[in-house]
Amino acid sequence: MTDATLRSALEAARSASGPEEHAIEARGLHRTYRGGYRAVRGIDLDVRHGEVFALLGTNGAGKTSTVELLEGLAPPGSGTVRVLGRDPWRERAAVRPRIGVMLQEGGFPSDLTAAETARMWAGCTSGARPVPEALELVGLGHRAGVRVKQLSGGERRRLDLALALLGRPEVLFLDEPTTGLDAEGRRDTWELVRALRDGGTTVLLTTHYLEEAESLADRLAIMHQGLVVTSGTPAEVTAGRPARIRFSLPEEVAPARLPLSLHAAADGRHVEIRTHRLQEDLGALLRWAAEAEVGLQGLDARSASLEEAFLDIAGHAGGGLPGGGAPDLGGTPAHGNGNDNDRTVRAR
Ligand SMILES: Nc1ncnc2c1ncn2[C@@H]1O[C@H](COP(=O)(O)OP(=O)(O)OP(=O)(O)O)[C@@H](O)[C@H]1O
Repeated sequence: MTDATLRSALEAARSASGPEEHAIEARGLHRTYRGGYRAVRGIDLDVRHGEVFALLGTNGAGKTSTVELLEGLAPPGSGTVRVLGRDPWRERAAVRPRIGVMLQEGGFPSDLTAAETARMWAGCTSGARPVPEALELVGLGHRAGVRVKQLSGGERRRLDLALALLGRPEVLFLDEPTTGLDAEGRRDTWELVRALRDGGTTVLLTTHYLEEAESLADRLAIMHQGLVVTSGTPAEVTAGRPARIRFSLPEEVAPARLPLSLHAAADGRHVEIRTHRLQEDLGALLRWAAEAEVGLQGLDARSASLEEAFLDIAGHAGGGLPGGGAPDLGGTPAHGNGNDNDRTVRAR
């Protein structure tokens, strides 16, 4: 058999084997907590090898409950999970050495130093990176000798990440990795995640920072009330959604004076226009403001973003936000309908 024949036979076998096609596959996942709360209500997910996949959602949407099933920390009530082709709950011994897990809360012994904590962890990890290398990767090299209880919240998150990286994982699970980090720490973590991805690591992360998902994720899914409401690349998820124009009117100018073409039905000084015709509507607004000699305070116009998509979904996908209260989202449908005339104006 030639090399080429062997390679194509291997590729055929690999693609026929299904589960190995994706680093993570979930089908029909359900999770119900004691007491009967259904946190995960039938989720399908595919995460490709070597991509960064972000799981987004409102508070209590079920992100952590889902990720714990993918990590093999709990069995699903029903449905199947495959990580690197194996069941992470039933075949834990085979899967665990190949994955890295950064939980939302680390819970380290507070009297150990960062280096001692990492050494303890490395002792349970086969083929672990050297501890100084892991600490250096997350920017904690200079804090190696500091006790955990003296680390800042952000530094503890970095230590969590260092531990997740110790085993050189093929698949890395990061549950809100940048919560509590300052802007610089967040950027550093993004750089690290990109570098890991470029090195072939598959990364699944949860985040509340839409900018983080927009900047990092190759693909993403947005969860709400235990379900995946939408998924795709950031561009696919934002496609067809309206752009947004925001400004405040001076007190003496009523919103009713706005041009009729902008459907100016809002009251209050703060106005938001959502439109599929950003250039035309912005032009009409600016012409009107110039002619009427009205200053538009805090004028801000932007194309559809993940934030728009997220807010639409959170507000329209079957009710309000658990524990949070639904934001006022105006009349835009959850999924953009591509209708150029679909515009709404509302007061903030
Ligand atoms: N051990 C538990 N017992 C009962 N209910 C739970 C338990 N853990 C989580 N829940 C509930 O399940 C729902 C989903 O929680 P989960 O932590 O998965 O959401 P999340 O999307 O990660 O939220 P957040 O963004 O706030 O971290 C919530 O309503 C939560 O209160």
